[in-house]
Amino acid sequence: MGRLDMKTAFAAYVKESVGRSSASKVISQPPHAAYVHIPFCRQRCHYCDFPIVVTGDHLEVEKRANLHENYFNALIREIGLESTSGRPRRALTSVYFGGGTPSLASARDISNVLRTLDSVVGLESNCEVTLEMDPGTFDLAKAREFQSIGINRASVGAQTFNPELLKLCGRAHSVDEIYQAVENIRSAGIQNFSMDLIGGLPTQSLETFQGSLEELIRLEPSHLSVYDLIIENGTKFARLYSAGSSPLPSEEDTSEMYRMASLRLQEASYVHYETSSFALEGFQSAHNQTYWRNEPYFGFGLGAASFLDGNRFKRDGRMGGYMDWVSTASKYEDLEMPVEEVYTFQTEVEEFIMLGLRTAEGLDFEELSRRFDEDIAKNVFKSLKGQERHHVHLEDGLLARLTSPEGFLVQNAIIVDVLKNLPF
Ligand SMILES: C[S@+](CC[C@H](N)C(=O)[O-])C[C@H]1O[C@@H](n2cnc3c(N)ncnc32)[C@H](O)[C@@H]1O
Ligand SMILES: C[S@@+](CC[C@H](N)C(=O)[O-])C[C@H]1O[C@@H](n2cnc3c(N)ncnc32)[C@H](O)[C@@H]1O
Ligand code: SF4
Repeated sequence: MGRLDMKTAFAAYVKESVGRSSASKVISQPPHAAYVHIPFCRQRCHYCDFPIVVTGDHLEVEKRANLHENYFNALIREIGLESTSGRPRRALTSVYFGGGTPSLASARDISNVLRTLDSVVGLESNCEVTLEMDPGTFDLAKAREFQSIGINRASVGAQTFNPELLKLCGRAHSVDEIYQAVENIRSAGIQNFSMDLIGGLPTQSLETFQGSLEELIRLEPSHLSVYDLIIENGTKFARLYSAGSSPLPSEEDTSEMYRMASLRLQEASYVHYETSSFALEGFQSAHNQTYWRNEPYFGFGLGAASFLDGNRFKRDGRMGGYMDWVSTASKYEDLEMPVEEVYTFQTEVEEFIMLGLRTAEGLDFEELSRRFDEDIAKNVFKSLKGQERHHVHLEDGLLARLTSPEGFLVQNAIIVDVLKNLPF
């Protein structure tokens, strides 16, 4: 069984749903992270099922400008409504502009969002502010603008350095544009940047994957994410390929790509701090760690997920639905959150265990006991003790960690075994 996929890493927003969880003893702490979704893309990549709106060259400039204007107005309005929630405040330690393609937006629009967040919630002076910047969507001048409004971290979706594979994925940029993007980000003074790579793409061989990995290392990003391709329903890839068969690489080959990435990146001084994430020491992403530690966070915009006061909400992923939802509210209380699946005690416990075992920090038994139940913590410890020789490292009975890369590779099987033994 392979390791858990990219979306499980961000399980909180993947759950198509979300509801009220009163069962856990989560000590309510004010959120200190905010996710802001910017949904515009030039095209839809062939593997992607994220909530986006295609605003490519087929749209007149004026129409595109209108779409941006209306969307940012809604976003600012939604953030503004938060000021009427009466929630206790804590200054934000991270803001993440994800997408879609946030770098298609103007620095002025992004700056307005940041200023609104600052006045409604507050930004810590050393807040990590990430913007996803896709190759081919910005030049040096625009990168400088982003830097000047407070963007101090960039996330660049390279995916692969193989020109044929970029084309096959329906990416709108070339390999040269990846290098150009990195050069512009650096020259603009954004030294902290992350890059994404995907393994398991159709026709991808171990050699092509290794070639991309080496190119990535040469560019010396401070952070890296390596994902396994997921064939999502409704995508072009789902129509063309079926999981587990050619031209998709075999499971042995995708495991080998992951092993290769992990070993080679650790050799190049990156810390393997989460199943899919690697960072130079000190450059672990503050924002993503909020998710993995099961801490609360704000979410704003199309399809964005939030986790507030123990409640998880995922906003509408359709533009019309989202815009109506925001425009009809005049205070926070009017924002009715769609509840499709109730988050139960059981799902909370399972998520806590899954997220903990994804990280190098590990699963903390004391925290498990404090949040949920001592018997559950004992039960999980017992299951993991039984697997100690199989890539599970137990530290003084306090923490459980999976080894890298072998433990992460069999993570699914380990977690299934732990969940199976829970008394639910
Ligand atoms: C999985 S990638 C991670 C990017 C990068 N590798 C990193 O580690 O910083 C981030 C994407 O996840 C999605 N995402 C993250 N947080 C979200 C949230 N709270 N609600 C909805 N989508 C979210 C967005 O589509 C965003 O572009
Ligand atoms: C939602 S995208 C947004 C960032 C940006 N627009 C881009 O394409 O790079 C965030 C990351 O999710 C990953 N991703 C998206 N769909 C995926 C899939 N089906 N399988 C694996 N990774 C995927 C990609 O590595 C991508 O960089
Ligand atoms: S650019 Fe990113 S968000 Fe947009 S369609 Fe492609 S993968 Fe999805």
